[in-house]
Amino acid sequence: MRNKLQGAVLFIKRVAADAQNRKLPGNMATKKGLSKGILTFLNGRCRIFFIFVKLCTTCAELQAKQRGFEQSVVNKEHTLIFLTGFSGSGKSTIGPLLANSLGYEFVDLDQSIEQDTGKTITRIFAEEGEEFFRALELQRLSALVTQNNMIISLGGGALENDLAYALIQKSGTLVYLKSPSKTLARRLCNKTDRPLLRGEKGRKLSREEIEEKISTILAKREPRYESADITVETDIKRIGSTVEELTRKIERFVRSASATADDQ
Ligand SMILES: Nc1ncnc2c1ncn2[C@@H]1O[C@H](COP(=O)(O)OP(=O)(O)O)[C@@H](O)[C@H]1O
Ligand SMILES: O=C(O)C1=C[C@@H](OP(=O)(O)O)[C@@H](O)[C@H](O)C1
Ligand SMILES: [Mg+2]
Repeated sequence: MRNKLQGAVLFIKRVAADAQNRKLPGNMATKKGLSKGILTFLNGRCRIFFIFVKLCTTCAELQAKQRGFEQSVVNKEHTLIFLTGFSGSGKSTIGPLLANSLGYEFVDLDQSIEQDTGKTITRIFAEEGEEFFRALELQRLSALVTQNNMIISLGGGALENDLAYALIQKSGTLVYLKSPSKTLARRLCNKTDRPLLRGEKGRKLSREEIEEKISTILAKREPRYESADITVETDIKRIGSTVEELTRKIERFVRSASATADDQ
C-alpha cells in the first residue's frame, strides 16, 4: 500500500514536470497560424493545469506521510508490556520483579505521574478530580509507547479512557493480573492510597463495603481487562510463582508474535 502511494506520488510529479514544460513553442504557433493571444491563452491553461497537478501532488504526499505514521504505530512492538488489573491485583509489586526476571526496564505509571506532578495520586484526585487524572495517565502513556523491552504497571483504571486503551492495544502486549474481589478487598482494606475505594468525603470503608465497591467497578471494567493478550490469576499464587509464570508466558508470546510478524 505504501509503495503504491509512493508510486502514485512519483507518477503525479512526472506529469507535473511534463505539464510545466508543455508550453507551445513560439515558432510552431506561428507555423500553425496561431495568434499571440491564443498562444498566451493556451499557456495560461497549461499553468492552471500545472497548479492543479501540484495540488494533487501535495495531497498525495500528505497521504503517504500519514500512512507512514499510521504504519509505525500499528507495527506493534510486543516487548512493551502493560500490566493491567484491578487495584491490589499486584501490578506495582510484580512489575519490577518481572522486569528484573526478563531483563526489561520498568515504569510504574502512577509513580511516574507522582514524580512529574510532585503530587500524590490521592491529592490529584482530591484537588483536580478523576477526569484530570485520566488525562495525565494518557499524557504519560503517549510519551512511553515508543519504548520496548519495558514493563509498564498501569493504574487499575487506565483502560477506562478509550484513547489510552486504543494506544495500549496498538503499542504492545497487554497482561491481565486477575483476582476475585474478596482477595482484592483483603489486600486493600488497610491501604490509604486508593481514593476510589473511599466513601464520601474520604471516609474509610469497612472491608465488606470495599468488597462491594470493588465488585461493582470490576464488573464494569472486566471486558477490557479480559481482552488482554495474556491473563494470569494472582489469587492463591505466591508472588514468586506469578513472576515465573508470567516470564514464561511473555517470552512465549513475544516469540510467537514476532515469528508471525516475520511471516507476513
Ligand atoms: N499473591 C499475591 N500477588 C500479588 N500481590 C500480593 C499477593 N499477596 C499479597 N499481595 C499484596 O497485595 C498488594 C498488591 O498491591 P499493588 O502491588 O500495589 O497492586 P496494584 O498496583 O495492582 O494496585 C501488595 O501489598 C502485595 O504485597
Ligand atoms: O482503579 C483505579 O481507577 C485507580 C487505581 C490506582 O492504581 P492501582 O491499580 O495501582 O492501585 C491509581 O491509578 C488510582 O488510584 C486510580
Ligand atoms: Mg499500582
